[in-house]
Amino acid sequence: MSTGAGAATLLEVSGISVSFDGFKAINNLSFSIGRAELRAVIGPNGAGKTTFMDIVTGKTRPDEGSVLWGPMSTNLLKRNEAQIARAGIGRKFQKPTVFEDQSVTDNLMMALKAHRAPWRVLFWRAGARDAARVREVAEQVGLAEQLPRKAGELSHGQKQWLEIGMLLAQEPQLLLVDEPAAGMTLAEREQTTALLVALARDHAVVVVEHDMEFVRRLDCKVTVLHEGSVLAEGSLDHVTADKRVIEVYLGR
Ligand SMILES: Nc1ncnc2c1ncn2[C@@H]1O[C@H](COP(=O)(O)OP(=O)(O)OP(=O)(O)O)[C@@H](O)[C@H]1O
Repeated sequence: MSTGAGAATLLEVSGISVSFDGFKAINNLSFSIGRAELRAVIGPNGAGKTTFMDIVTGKTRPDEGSVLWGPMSTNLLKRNEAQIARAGIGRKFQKPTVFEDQSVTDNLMMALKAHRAPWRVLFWRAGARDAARVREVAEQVGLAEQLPRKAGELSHGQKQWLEIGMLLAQEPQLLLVDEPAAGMTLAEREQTTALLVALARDHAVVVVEHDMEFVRRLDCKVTVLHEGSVLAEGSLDHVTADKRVIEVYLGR
């Protein structure tokens, strides 16, 4: 059996468990994702979705198991949160945390700057290359027209896209995105689906989502978590036909 992450696999999580005061929030969970793959992670409240992401990003340490990253199978459990972010794992929380008083351009510039190693930030000046990169990211997330506007004037959906843009400025290989469609209008949700699908052409993208309709539109492999473990995995049709999944969602 291979212990490495392998060529096509970007992240390989094996047999992780973590307990809080004796309660097993994550229980022997294994998960892997490829370099260019979109994955939806679903599961009822308390299934362990947030804790799983906390472990991948280094916020929480598992009691057992391994988290391997990239072609060299780097052991992420030996890295701190900042090192893991720099290694290429970006996380977007549900609530947008953009700087409302700053322009879209400045928000993206700050994200570029934050990505630099601390000693380089000391000598940092926004140059032509950074300006080009900001424009490129804004186009990617559909905000090119909004660059001069204050982030506080954007719609809820646009703020979410700006935050995805701020993640992209940090050039992650894996994006962990928590409930991106929450509170969005139908048109914004459709644009968000298109954005995530496009990003997954050259990134690994994990979307934690409660909204099944949104998951259906993502049209990707789904991992169902329950009581800290993977309950089912496969297409949405496959997992929603699984008796145990139906029981977990409807049987209470
Ligand atoms: N720091 C902590 N201390 C104690 N218990 C915790 C802690 N973090 C999480 N838990 C518990 O672990 C379980 C898993 O929580 P988690 O937040 O990961 O679930 P979730 O799937 O993200 O749920 P939701 O969909 O409601 O956000 C829950 O029962 C939660 O109460």
